[in-house]
Amino acid sequence: MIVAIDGPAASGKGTLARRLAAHFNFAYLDTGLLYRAVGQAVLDAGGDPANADDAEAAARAMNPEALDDDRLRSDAAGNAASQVAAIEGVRDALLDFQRVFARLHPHERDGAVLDGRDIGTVVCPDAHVKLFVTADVEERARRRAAEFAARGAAVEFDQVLTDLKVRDARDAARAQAPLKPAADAHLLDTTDLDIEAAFEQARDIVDAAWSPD
Ligand SMILES: Nc1ncnc2c1ncn2[C@@H]1O[C@H](COP(=O)(O)OP(=O)(O)OP(=O)(O)O)[C@@H](O)[C@H]1O
Ligand SMILES: Nc1ccn([C@@H]2O[C@H](COP(=O)(O)O)[C@@H](O)[C@H]2O)c(=O)n1
Repeated sequence: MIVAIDGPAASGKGTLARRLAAHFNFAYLDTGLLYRAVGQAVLDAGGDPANADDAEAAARAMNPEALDDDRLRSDAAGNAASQVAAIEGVRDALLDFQRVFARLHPHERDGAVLDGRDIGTVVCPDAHVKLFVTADVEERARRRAAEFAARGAAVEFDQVLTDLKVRDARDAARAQAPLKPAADAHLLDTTDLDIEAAFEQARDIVDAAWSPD
């Protein structure tokens, strides 16, 4: 069983994916972390995330251990991720890892949940369930700003809002694997749903498609 969750930045994809994975005993991959790790590696090397040579070299050298770096949660890493993610060679370098994870998830798990921007359209077009999670951009910015504040990162609401808008626009406009719902995705708008209510709606959608044997 593969569940694909896509949507714009800070829409609650990861929160839902983690809850679904725990509930259904699925493995979970946050594919945004892969792009963040590449973006962070380029920044660490003093390179330019928009430069294809710098970004592709970092993507080819990407090591899953890099995904544990706390700095990947920062605004700077998110912005660098969205720049490297627009480069075709970077996406190509990361594709197999995601597909192998989806297909060969750990054997003690009953399936896999992946969240990102192109899971239902490109990475796992045959996923059993596809969700496209959205929320009003101001609400997303409020949630993300609160998250930064709780971690002690001083980022102004206006800066978070601007960064989300820039990132969404870049992700939707790029030529390869743009952010968009798959034709067969269930749309889930969480603007007026708390975390529990959003989870219950997603759980019911997966439940309807789920048979554990
Ligand atoms: N339905 C909800 N109501 C209120 N807060 C929420 C809801 N869903 C998620 N959140 C909060 O919003 C923030 C962003 O959620 P999350 O990290 O799951 O989004 P995301 O789409 O995975 O983000 P990213 O694009 O960075 O991967 C988190 O602080 C999370 O706790
Ligand atoms: N499947 C994906 C996942 C992510 N991206 C890009 O990475 C950026 C950071 O992702 P988050 O989910 O951690 O916000 C995002 O803005 C995308 O540019 C992607 O292209 N494809």
